Amino acid sequence: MSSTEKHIVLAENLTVGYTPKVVSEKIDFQLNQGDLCAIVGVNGVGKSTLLRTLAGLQPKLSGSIQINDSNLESYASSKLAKELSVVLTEQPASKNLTVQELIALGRQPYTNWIGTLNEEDKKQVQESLTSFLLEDLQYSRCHELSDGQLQRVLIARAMAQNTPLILLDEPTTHLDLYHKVQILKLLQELAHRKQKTIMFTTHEIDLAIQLCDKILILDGAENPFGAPCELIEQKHFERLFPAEMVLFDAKTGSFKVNK
Ligand SMILES: Nc1ncnc2c1ncn2[C@@H]1O[C@H](COP(=O)(O)OP(=O)(O)OP(=O)(O)O)[C@@H](O)[C@H]1O
Repeated sequence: MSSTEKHIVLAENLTVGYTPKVVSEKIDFQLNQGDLCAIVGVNGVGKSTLLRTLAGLQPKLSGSIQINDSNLESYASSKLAKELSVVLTEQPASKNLTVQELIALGRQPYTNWIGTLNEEDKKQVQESLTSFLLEDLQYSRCHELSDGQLQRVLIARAMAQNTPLILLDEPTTHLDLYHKVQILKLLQELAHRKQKTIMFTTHEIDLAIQLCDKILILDGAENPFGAPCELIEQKHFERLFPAEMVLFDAKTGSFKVNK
């Protein structure tokens, strides 16, 4: 690790699941400040279970998770809300709020009990609106938005929470290719420009290869982790799907149907 890199998440020999059912085990990875990382793998392999475990929403079965050099379990929930923000697939209950109001909820860990926004809170909300191209929509109600717009609002709320780590479960589902790329490029910008560490689950492996700094492949065995080019060289993507159906083309970093 170079002196400029600060590690934000460290998972060692981690097992996740639902007691007593082990969903995925032998998970090891480390993410540094400013890393954009995708968790990929076939349906049901445990991507969302891992993400929820990293977010402290469900207990790990064994192994260790460190966030900013402290064990995840040692954080009180109020302190954890300043370390990590989470964007889940469930739709928010508060869709009657305006875009600006929903994003302002991201400031809750910092506001007083009635939620009064100070100058810093307002600045963070404004920056999030601008970064996620939402200024024109700020007074629209969330139920009036398209899936792509709503996804940008939910990520902007996580950005307003201003945590070193952002975790997202399938942020690009239900979006067309243009809007998938738009979301992933906005996440990449947030990671690289604002030095946030971002980890998300996805089925968009081709896009993750192009845009992410790191990928964790949950394959139910070795769970390889590394830079996309290293994983390609080590032929890990070839083994992800049965070759009689889907082939990986290492030259283009994309999957093809085996006709
Ligand atoms: N609340 C739960 N209780 C018990 N088992 C669960 C629960 N939620 C999920 N599972 C099981 O855990 C396994 C992993 O599910 P998970 O949703 O983490 O996989 P995934 O890789 O995210 O899948 P997908 O790509 O389909 O979204 C599945 O076998 C699923 O049935």
